[in-house]
Amino acid sequence: MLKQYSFEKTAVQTFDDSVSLALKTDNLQVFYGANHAMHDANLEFPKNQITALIGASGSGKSTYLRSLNRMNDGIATVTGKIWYHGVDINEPDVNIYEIRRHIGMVFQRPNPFAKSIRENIVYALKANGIKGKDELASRVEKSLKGAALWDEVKDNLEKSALSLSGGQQQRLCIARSIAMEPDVLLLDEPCSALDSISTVKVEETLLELQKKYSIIIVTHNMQQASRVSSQCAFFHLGHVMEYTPTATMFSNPQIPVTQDYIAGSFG
Ligand SMILES: Nc1ncnc2c1ncn2[C@@H]1O[C@H](COP(=O)(O)OP(=O)(O)OP(=O)(O)O)[C@@H](O)[C@H]1O
Repeated sequence: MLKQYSFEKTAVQTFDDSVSLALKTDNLQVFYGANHAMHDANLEFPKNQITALIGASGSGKSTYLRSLNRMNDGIATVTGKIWYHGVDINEPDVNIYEIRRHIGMVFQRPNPFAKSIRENIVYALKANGIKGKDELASRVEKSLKGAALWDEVKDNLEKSALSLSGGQQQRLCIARSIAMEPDVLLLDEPCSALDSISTVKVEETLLELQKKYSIIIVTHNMQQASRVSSQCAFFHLGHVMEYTPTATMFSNPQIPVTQDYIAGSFG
């Protein structure tokens, strides 16, 4: 029988004014029709750090993540506020394409275009009016270096992206995202389709990227959360139950539901 936990007693950290925030949500709620999938999520994400969202399947992690750059528009009703540089980007008149240039996303399965490695990167740049040959070449090199893929592909940028390994494809997708020079990178279980060696590569890449970007990652893998993140939010049945420094989450979880999850008693 499923154990019942109280949604009243949560442990949610807030940061003091000295911490610069990349994003913050106030009372974020998500409804898929009658399904109230996310309840009152109040979270703050510090700049240039990695924050992990963890929890059992169906707990609302992806729903929450996708709301942050308005990927749920047309799919779900999202209420509450999403603060980005002092602007509530959940307002209807916000330009969502502009938002997605600043808040990029990498999905669970690597999804490069069936084009060359170079074209994968320059496609969105050209669509956004960046046309100079030198500028494009420099952005290709910079983003592939940022995603730790440059050395593996620099001699054959015209090769099809689909001929790369899964791990290389995922790093190409990260490169494609950072080519637009976003501030925030959202990653939805980016390693779930990868083997352990590719996973290590992607994790090393993220640890390097946090110097420049603020990163929010959904992961099922608790070891991954503990390896890469500075703070960790635990989701349960559409509620944020606990949000603490990652070391605290794994060594001294504050409330019973998190203690049971970390101990592997459910999920
Ligand atoms: N596109 C959708 N349409 C309708 N309901 C959805 C949709 N996406 C998610 N849901 C529902 O929202 C709830 C939360 O799902 P979500 O995918 O956010 O959880 P999750 O924690 O990310 O799970 P997982 O780890 O399995 O990806 C579930 O009840 C799910 O069925």
